[in-house]
Amino acid sequence: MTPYIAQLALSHFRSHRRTRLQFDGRPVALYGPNGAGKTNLIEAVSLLSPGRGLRRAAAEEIIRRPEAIGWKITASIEGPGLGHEIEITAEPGQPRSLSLDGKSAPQLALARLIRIVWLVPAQDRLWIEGAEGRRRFLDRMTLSFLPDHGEAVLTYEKSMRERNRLLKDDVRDPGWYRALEHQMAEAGSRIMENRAEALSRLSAAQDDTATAFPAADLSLIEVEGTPAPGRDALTEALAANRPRDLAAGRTLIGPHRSDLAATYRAKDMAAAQCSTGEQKALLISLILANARALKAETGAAPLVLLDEVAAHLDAGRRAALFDEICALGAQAWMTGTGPDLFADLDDRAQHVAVEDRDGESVARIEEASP
Ligand SMILES: Nc1ncnc2c1ncn2[C@@H]1O[C@H](COP(=O)(O)OP(=O)(O)OP(=O)(O)O)[C@@H](O)[C@H]1O
Repeated sequence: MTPYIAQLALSHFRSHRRTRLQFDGRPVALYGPNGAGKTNLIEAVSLLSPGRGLRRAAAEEIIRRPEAIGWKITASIEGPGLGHEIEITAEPGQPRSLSLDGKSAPQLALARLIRIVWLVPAQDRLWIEGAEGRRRFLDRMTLSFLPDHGEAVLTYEKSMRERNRLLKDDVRDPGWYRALEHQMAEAGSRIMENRAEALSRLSAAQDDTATAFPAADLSLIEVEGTPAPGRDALTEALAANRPRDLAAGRTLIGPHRSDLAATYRAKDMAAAQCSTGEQKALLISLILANARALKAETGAAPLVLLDEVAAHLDAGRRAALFDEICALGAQAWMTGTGPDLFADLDDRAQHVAVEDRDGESVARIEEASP
């Protein structure tokens, strides 16, 4: 069975002053009116993986206003032969701190412990907006396959920030650049290889027979001047590109500029040209392929967070999504405004009613499907 969140407690986390819930590994259907605190709850779950979570919020934003001075998430993770306690706390002006089984641990430790992928309404325009969102989407999926990807991305970004500072200051002495470019090339090559590996796993897990969520052909696009992955080739390319970079005041080539292209396979049509519904179906298709590939590889599906996804699907696609999630055995966390959206799931899921009571979110697990 897939590792799942058996207990989740939030303290002074946005609208949740004190929420404590217990789960048994089935999918979790969260329903309640707008503003009740459903997304806040799954945002807390998303913070159980490295990074800034599904809203990319700063730790301070999350602190419950107006009275709290910090927030805390505690979660117990259970699975076959597995039991972990995670505690994440944040206070203003302090980096978020993580404790794993009672001991302080780096954020990246979470990537090895629990795999999480998500889809949120902010991604609805993913195929038509800038490359940054698509890179982030791909990096999250890559991280789920290859937990070390997070470290490569952090190392690359740190070195690039330093290199950009030199470029901005118009430093021309090559001696200042060599070590940084070497680090960037090493981490950058790993990033490119990891992404390519993730794409090949995703492609292999696409389901050509699925009609509800169509298969997509995926490819990575690099900006001109970025060589194929390889530490030496990237080191050389960065050095050769220095004059252009100096003129621009930033690094113009490398995997921080990669883009993800997707084509709706059956129609041979670029994702950006598909209808709004088809674009969403492609995203869901990729998330499901991600979960299927992980399950095939590790025996365990990731946690799947789907914010306001069910409401935007017709009844047939909704049923197909639920069937797929249940077949995967994934603890999927889904939000929607009414219980009827999740009625099909019946006792295949745990149903949680979330409401606002005097400015405070209250969440309650329903014994039976409402
Ligand atoms: N730091 C904070 N302190 C207190 N309340 C907050 C904080 N941040 C957000 N909120 C409140 O949380 C509520 C939004 O919660 P959330 O986004 O989880 O709603 P939701 O149930 O997902 O609603 P919808 O169906 O509209 O998406 C809002 O009322 C907002 O004011």
